[in-house]
Amino acid sequence: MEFTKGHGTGNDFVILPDPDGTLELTPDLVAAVCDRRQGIGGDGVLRVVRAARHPEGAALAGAAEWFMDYWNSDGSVAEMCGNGARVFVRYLLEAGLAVPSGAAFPVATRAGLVRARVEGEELAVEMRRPRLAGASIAVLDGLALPGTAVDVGNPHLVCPVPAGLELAALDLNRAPEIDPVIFPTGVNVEFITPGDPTGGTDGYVRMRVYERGSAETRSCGTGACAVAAVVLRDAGRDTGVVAVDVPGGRLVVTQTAQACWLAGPAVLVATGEVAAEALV
Ligand SMILES: N[C@@H](CCC[C@H](N)C(=O)O)C(=O)O
Repeated sequence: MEFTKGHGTGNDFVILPDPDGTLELTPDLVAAVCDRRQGIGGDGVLRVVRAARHPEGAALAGAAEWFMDYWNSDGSVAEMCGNGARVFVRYLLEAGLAVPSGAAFPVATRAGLVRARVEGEELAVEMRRPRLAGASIAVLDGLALPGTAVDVGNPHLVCPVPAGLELAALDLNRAPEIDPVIFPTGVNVEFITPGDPTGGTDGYVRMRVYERGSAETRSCGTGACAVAAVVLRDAGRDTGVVAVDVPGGRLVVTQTAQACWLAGPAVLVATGEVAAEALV
């Protein structure tokens, strides 16, 4: 099985090229591939498959050639992955499966079409505008943190950390408790504090995330979009640019009246072959 390893601000993925959709990808195989000691290691798997050759991509095959089949490291699938989409596009470009041009090009995902654009060294994807939902709470080590539920195609809960509590002090070795009635399929939880104003954006924030299906990761693209939507709302704005600093680097989110652009580095670091039998 051929693979490429890549990351976007430290959110790392094992990319499995499977243009014709012949690979038998199972939750066990994904979990074994993502195992950091006995596998390749990653926060998730990105299977690169022609939209026409995947049951969940076929409906979009007229609009996009490639379908991002995203899996979390525990073997569950998710609707959307923002950093994954950026790394997926980097792979398409470097593998010659897509041709760079000035125009944004479409990629099919479970959450619908996204469009990608190369911006110098960085890659940006346009996703749907986050939808702010109601209030909820995450409980971490007995501490209840109120937050805002946000739908970015996948579910998020954005929780500001109270003044006086350091973001770095949060223990994210265990999953925060969440409300299973509001989030019946689980939720990605973002913890935020005000960030460093280094210029050029309307909002600055620092974020750590506990991802559904992948535990704490060094970055989450859809999480950054959810956070930006909350930061802009709290500033009384509907659109704007927000810099989101994560443990793995900086993402910049631009929320427009219709959409949300997520920009940042997307890097491929290795390529190789692995025997599936050796993993499971
Ligand atoms: N890291 C991703 C989000 C991946 C999916 C998430 N864990 C879920 O289950 O919804 C991103 O960059 O958006």
